Amino acid sequence: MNILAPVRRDRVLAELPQYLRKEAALHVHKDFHPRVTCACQEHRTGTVGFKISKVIVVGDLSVGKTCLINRFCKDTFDKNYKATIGVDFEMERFEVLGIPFSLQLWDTAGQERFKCIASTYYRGAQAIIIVFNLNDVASLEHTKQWLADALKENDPSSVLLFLVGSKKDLSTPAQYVLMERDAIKVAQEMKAEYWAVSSLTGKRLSSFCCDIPAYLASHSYNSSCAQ
Ligand SMILES: Nc1nc2c(ncn2[C@@H]2O[C@H](COP(=O)(O)OP(=O)(O)OP(=O)(O)O)[C@@H](O)[C@H]2O)c(=O)[nH]1
Ligand SMILES: [Mg+2]
Repeated sequence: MNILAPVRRDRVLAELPQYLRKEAALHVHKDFHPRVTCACQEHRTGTVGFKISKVIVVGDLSVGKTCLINRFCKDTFDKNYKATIGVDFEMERFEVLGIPFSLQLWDTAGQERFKCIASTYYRGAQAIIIVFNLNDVASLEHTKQWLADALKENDPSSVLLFLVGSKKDLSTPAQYVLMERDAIKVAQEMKAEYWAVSSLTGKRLSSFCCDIPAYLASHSYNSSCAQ
């Protein structure tokens, strides 16, 4: 007996969401590889790797990691800052090309004093989201250290990276243009996909968050179908 509720309509993905910037995108094709589509239509996806992916969210304190997850998973926003102590965890279900696909989202603490608890949860991630505040250049500079720490516990050759600028609602267009130029440079160095979002308005959050399972699924389907 299936006791799970159906997947929410906006979590049903039939194609890859569009990237934000082509210069800092992990994939530039609009659709899944034809071999993948074919395998899914013929229900030959049994050998495809993971259908649950672990995603860790790291970055400086107060950059907005928790708000980002709360906006996406619960459609809520809290303007009061409550530091994450250690880690929090959310599970989000999707359907990618008709195949159930779940994300485990691990929200980690940015405060230095909680970092050693949080880092014990880094291991085994299929994707790392490194968050910085679009209005705080230091938080962008620190993303390299966050990534280095997260990669110590993961396989750098297989983990997918997303560099996410938060609090876009607080930047003027002129400030944003300058920050985006630097952020794209950092994303290219890291080989990460770049996104800019606002958890207050929710703008682009859904596209970004749906991009993660879509890309993880296409990545794992593509490699397994190619064998
Ligand atoms: N204006 C605006 N404020 C935001 C946004 N996202 C987060 N904030 C605010 O920024 C503060 C910190 O947000 P959190 O999500 O708790 O930050 P965090 O990165 O989880 O912090 P730690 O758990 O300490 O690592 C809160 O006061 C939020 O309301 C946003 O998109 N726009
Ligand atoms: Mg937090």
